[in-house]
Amino acid sequence: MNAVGRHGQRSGASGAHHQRQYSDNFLEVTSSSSNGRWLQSAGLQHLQHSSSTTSSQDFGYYGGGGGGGGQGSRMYNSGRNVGSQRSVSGANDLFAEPLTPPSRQKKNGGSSGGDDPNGFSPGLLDLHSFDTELISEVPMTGTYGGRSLDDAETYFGNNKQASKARGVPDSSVLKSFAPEKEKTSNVAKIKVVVRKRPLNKKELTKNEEDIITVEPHSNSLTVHETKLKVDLTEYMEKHEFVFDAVLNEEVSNDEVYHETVEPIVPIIFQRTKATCFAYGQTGSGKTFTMKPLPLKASRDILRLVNHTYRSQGFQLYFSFFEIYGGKLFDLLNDRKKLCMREDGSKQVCIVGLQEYKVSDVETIKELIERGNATRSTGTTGANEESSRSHAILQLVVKRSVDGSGSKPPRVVGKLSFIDLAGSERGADTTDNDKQTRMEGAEINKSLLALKECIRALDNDQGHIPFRGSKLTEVLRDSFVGNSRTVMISCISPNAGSCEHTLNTLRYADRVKSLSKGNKKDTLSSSFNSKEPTAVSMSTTALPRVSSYEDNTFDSFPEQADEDDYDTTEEFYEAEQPSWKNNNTKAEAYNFSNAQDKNRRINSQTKSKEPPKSESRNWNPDDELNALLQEEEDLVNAHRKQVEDTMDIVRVEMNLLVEADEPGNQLDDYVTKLNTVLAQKAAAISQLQNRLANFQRRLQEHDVLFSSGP
Ligand SMILES: Nc1ncnc2c1ncn2[C@@H]1O[C@H](COP(=O)(O)OP(=O)(O)OP(=O)(O)O)[C@@H](O)[C@H]1O
Repeated sequence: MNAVGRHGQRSGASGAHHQRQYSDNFLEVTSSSSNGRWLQSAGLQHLQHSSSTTSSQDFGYYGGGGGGGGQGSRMYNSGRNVGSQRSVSGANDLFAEPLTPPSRQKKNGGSSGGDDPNGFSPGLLDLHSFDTELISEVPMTGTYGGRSLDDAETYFGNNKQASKARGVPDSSVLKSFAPEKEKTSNVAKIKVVVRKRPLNKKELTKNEEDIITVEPHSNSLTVHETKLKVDLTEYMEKHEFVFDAVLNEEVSNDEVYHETVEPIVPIIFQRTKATCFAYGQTGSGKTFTMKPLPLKASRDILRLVNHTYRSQGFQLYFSFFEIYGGKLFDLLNDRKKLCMREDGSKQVCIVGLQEYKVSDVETIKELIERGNATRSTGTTGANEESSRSHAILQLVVKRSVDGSGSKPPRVVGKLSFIDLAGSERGADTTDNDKQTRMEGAEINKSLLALKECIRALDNDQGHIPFRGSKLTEVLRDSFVGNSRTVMISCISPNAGSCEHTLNTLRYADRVKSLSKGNKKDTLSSSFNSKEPTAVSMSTTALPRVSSYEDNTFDSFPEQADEDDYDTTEEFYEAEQPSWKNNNTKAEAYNFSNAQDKNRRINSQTKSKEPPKSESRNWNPDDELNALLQEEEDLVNAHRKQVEDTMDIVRVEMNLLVEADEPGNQLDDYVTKLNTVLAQKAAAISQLQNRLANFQRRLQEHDVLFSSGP
């Protein structure tokens, strides 16, 4: 199977983002009126003093190497195209210099926005009380009219063309000029995109195979995993996945932007908080993918501020911080340690975070470079400059309510970009280095928690388990209300990364397929759950297909595997409210492939079910099948619970051991674990009751069946 690239599409897209400069080049550190309120409530009044502006130091070229395109790829079974391959190491060596502290310190003023009459103070990002106080929806003045529209069309015209060429629907910025409701509803609440990077120099030198084939037109990809039978003959197992978009190694960063963030930009002005994050193993291209996005988004946001919404009081604010080892550091203020505080009403604020008011792209570029240069990086086997932290860059659109600047502007919407630490670090807890193990445990915890938050978000669950990690706590306000999430899963193409790649794809699949909003999209779930299929390496042998055949899924499209999963979850939700409500961590640690297995089991069962139309006539087999199904659901749910518990215990224990926490924290952990165990015991006893019930019904069924006609 050959990958189908997005050939000939890059030029259009890449021309779409003309950089516009704005003359009013200024930058300002904000302080909102809520600062004082928050500082007081947090007992940190003393922090309300000086702040700094950015230095104008030139940090060199920004952009992470531009497009990922232009590289020939060696696809599985497609021969090698080494000649057209170029080095892929260009993007990461841009920010070798350590951060130079801001060259100028301002004690006062400089604020043109009048955000704080008292002058600068350390910015205080109140994520919940202040920031989430969204102003009323923005009236669309002059929509489609005059210069604004012309500008927009000129600006986005190329993208539109590129979209058409690629068969991508016009869902992006132009579409955003449609009426408001349409605008927000057209953008999926969760979008999962996969990006495959090209083989790098090292992999090419080692003659590694490219084991990923991409079919962008069907948004699918296949991982070809080589396995060994017991008799040591090789065979190929194929794992197929479908996502919202699948981008191969030839897709440029412009196209990635077009596919992911661009459609979200306009709805930021419509009281939306959006999050875009990259997930994947170390060296898979997360930073390469994420780095250019904020700048591109900023350009588009500023264009809307300065043109479409000209003179309507909108302002753009910028902040950049990282979460490392469960702690927060300001990347634009000498890695100053930040505190996250929660007030009595459980609202979160980041004390000391500097927020910069920005009005031109150059300044944003400089800030991004500064922040990136300050990030915690290290060397891993797969990446010489590996991100060891989660970096969070936030673009916040605010608006002066009265236009006079006398009142602090209020938040309209927010776009957060998260460059997550490499995902396999989470599994790397056997590493000898204590620091690495600490990182691993923390990363593991936050990735699990993030997934659960997204899932809860898309299911419109009242309860979002944001307390599962620092990352999700910080992003809490992005998970509530009118929110959008884009996940970009980055994968490495080489055979040596197969296991990590499969883990990434399963994580992505889980994020996507667990959502209730996707029930219509069941093809994706069921298709994904078809994996793996095994094919003998021998060309003469017939492919060995797994026991559940493709057409069994097609026969029952309305009965997605996911429905089963959700049902079992609801069952537990109903029977164990305390599990769901009182112990959010319990929700956060579903990090296993159990669901994949479960789905397959369920699928096999479903394939035995008769079509619904035939089931009107009573048939003892129907009842037996239903009972068996119920039994399987229970077992699956039980298995999931066990896996969850094991994950929690493992992660908590890792943290406990590594953190060497003082006794009170230890007690906390033990209490939590005891709670989990108690809930587990309750779950088991409920399960036993259900099983007893099942056995009774089975006996009744036997009696009925044996006495039947
Ligand atoms: N699509 C791509 N096209 C070209 N080069 C790429 C692509 N993706 C990644 N690379 C290159 O691969 C290397 C590793 O990428 P990157 O640093 O983005 O990985 P990462 O996933 O962020 O790793 P870590 O988690 O360790 O930080 C870099 O040299 C980068 O330039």
